[in-house]
Amino acid sequence: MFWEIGSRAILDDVGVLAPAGAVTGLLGPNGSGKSTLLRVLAGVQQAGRASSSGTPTTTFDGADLAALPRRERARVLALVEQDATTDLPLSVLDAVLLGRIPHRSLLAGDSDADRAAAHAALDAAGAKELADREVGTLSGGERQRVHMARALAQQPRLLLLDEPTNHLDIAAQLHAMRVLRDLAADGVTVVAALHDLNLAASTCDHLVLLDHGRVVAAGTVGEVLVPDVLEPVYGVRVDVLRHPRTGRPVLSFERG
Ligand SMILES: Nc1ncnc2c1ncn2[C@@H]1O[C@H](COP(=O)(O)OP(=O)(O)OP(=O)(O)O)[C@@H](O)[C@H]1O
Repeated sequence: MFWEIGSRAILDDVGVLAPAGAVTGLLGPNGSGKSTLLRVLAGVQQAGRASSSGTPTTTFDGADLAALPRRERARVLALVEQDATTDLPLSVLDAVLLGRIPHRSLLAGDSDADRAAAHAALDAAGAKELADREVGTLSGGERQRVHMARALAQQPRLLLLDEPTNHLDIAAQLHAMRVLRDLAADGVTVVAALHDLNLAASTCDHLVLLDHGRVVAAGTVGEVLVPDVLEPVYGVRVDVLRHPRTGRPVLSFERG
């Protein structure tokens, strides 16, 4: 995938393979292109265009996502954006019910099944008690849970998330990552941009590391989260320990 804003290449020949039924972590320093990639994949990137070097190809289950009508695409994929805000005076339940729109006929209102799906999504996202609140009055972490609930209510087969643990306390972070793992176990393809490399180490099956709009590494946690790969990209010193129970890497960082 190639994407440019003005004359600058933001994504330069980025190819990402996200295995079905797995959690893929999208890593990279600030400005490396993670949000742009997710937004181009979701078909919502406004700034910039596919550069003349090539058109973005976003194939999912054999279908070209970019070619799908918007409504049909929304039945396949959901995007949880970073710090998404709304000025609309919406209740949390109504905000989550927006996720049901792609699944019902255009003129129909919310059905009992839609309401049940929205409540189940709120429950799964740890936001059950927020259902009657107004979205604009929520804290950052509460709002993040509601965005997750809206995406869950959409029941996508491809779930894209930009920093889904932003604003969340540690228990809520672990809960959110557990939700992603459960979705993957149900066959959903999950791609999450993450800054916390230890969260990626403990949760992801597959990692893609971006730097300056290019993929510099892709593979398993054991292949990507190693000093030789991370140190030149982040400019810090990395030590890799082993988690005593899971055997997964635990990373420690020092200024380079
Ligand atoms: N509308 C825009 N106009 C100009 N440059 C932009 C625009 N949107 C993004 N960029 C630039 O594109 C590059 C990639 O941005 P992007 O938001 O995709 O990075 P990111 O990896 O998600 O960063 P972060 O970790 O800081 O959220 C950055 O250098 C950014 O400044």
